[in-house]
Amino acid sequence: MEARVSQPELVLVFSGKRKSGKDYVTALIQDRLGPEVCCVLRLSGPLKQQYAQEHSLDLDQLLGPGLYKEQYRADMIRWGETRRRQDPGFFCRLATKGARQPVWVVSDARRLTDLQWFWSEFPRQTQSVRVQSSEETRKQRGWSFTAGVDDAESECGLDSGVEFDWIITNEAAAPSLDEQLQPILKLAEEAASSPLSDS
Ligand SMILES: Nc1ncnc2c1ncn2[C@@H]1O[C@H](COP(=O)(O)OP(=O)(O)O)[C@@H](O)[C@H]1O
Ligand SMILES: C[C@@](O)(CCOP(=O)(O)OP(=O)(O)O)CC(=O)O
Repeated sequence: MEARVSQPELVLVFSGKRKSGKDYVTALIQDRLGPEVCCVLRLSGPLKQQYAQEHSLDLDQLLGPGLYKEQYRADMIRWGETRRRQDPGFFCRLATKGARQPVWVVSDARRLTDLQWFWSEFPRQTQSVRVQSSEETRKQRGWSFTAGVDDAESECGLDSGVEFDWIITNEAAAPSLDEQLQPILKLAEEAASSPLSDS
């Protein structure tokens, strides 16, 4: 396998239910740290790219937040699971391939095997973060229960069995995201300014 030229200083691996706000929260982190320090990586990126290619679909629409991706979600999940069964690190490797920033924010871990890949590749750097929101809030953001999606491993694979390093509650009634993210941002700033590789 190709050797990695640069190692991240911190890898924040996010998970959470659909419409819990993973994209929103990870974008906020990147905004606070800046694109030179922090990149947002999506495991679903290379998955959608290959799925779109094999099925002659519109990749931009699959990457977007609209209904198009929802029409294909159940089939994409099945397709991705077949790939992951053959090689659990397949999408993790592709998603992280070109990343050069010191802080990596992975926005969409869904299965224990995703987290295990990061723990095993970057044991000192990896921290797990769960974003949670109530069903009511998620509904207000456009979520509705879909059988075959919301009851499948893609959505439930990390519901139990993991003690997350950080839990962010993304609700109007919770403390502000800036407040909740403060310790994580501090960690990221420290990691970026005093690389582990120097110690
Ligand atoms: N704290 C928030 N304030 C305002 N809008 C939010 C907040 N969190 C999420 N949203 C909005 O809710 C929708 C779903 O959030 P998103 O980050 O796409 O969820 P996920 O990536 O977990 O599916 C998006 O339109 C997003 O902009
Ligand atoms: C097939 C998927 O990768 C689709 C993921 O698409 P998004 O990451 O865009 O999903 P949400 O943010 O939850 O709306 C799911 C999987 O099981 O890998």
